[in-house]
Amino acid sequence: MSSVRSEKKSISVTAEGVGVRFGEAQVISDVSFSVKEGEIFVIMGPSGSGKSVLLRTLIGLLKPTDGRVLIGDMDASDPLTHHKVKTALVFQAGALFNSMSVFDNLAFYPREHRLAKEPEIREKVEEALEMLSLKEAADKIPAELSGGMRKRVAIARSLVMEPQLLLYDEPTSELDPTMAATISEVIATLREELNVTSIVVSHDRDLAANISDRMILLKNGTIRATGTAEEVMGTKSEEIEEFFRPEIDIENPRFRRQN
Ligand SMILES: Nc1ncnc2c1ncn2[C@@H]1O[C@H](COP(=O)(O)OP(=O)(O)OP(=O)(O)O)[C@@H](O)[C@H]1O
Repeated sequence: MSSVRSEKKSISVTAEGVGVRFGEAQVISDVSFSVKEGEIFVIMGPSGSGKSVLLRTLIGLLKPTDGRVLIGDMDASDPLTHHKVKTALVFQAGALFNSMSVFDNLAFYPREHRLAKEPEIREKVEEALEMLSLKEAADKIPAELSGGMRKRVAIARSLVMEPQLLLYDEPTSELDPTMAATISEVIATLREELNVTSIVVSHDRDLAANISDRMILLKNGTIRATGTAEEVMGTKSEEIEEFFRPEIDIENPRFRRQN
């Protein structure tokens, strides 16, 4: 096991005509894009638009029914790819063990999989804690921490895997605006320091505007806009304007309308 900061080659991700169907339900249709090495790529879209399904397809947990996903030049759904490329997914809820200290949460995976000897694991965990300013939290259990700190612990735990590709599922959900901004800063800093390719599924407009290199907007499983955040958010289209700046109409509320 090397250092968390060691020079690693980051990797590109390419979706080529990706479609995902569950039975009769076509959830993703003809999605194509490429994420360059070391880029921050944001996937936005309303609830139910297929963001989580797309994320699971990108990381190879789901095999597309049409098209393909390449990580570098390897097929994402080929199990061999995941032996060659280190990918990590930061889950929405963090999925931390509350019975263990923060330190042991970070050390859990490399210990379980005997990836290194204990002193080496401890060194790497300490390095990840330091990168995310979590040293004081090392002996606490996750339940003692704020939501923002728990998200940072979940990210730190992914860093221990030395990922070349880091995927975040709603990293700023359920956080107040300041904590959400902190997490955006963490994602941008890690990209700067580790050059890790980062794909972020998010509803957070500020995150996309401030840290993405490029983004897509999904709706009903298809890409409705693609480009820089400025380009996407400035797209002249009723549905895109409605997504980014929904008007609150108490005379004619949405929940009483058809959609
Ligand atoms: N395993 C599955 N089998 C059948 N349908 C599924 C499955 N997983 C997801 N879906 C459907 O796919 C659609 C997209 O779901 P997905 O969770 O990707 O949306 P999302 O954009 O991530 O939503 P949210 O922002 O609310 O998390 C939904 O209609 C969902 O019901």
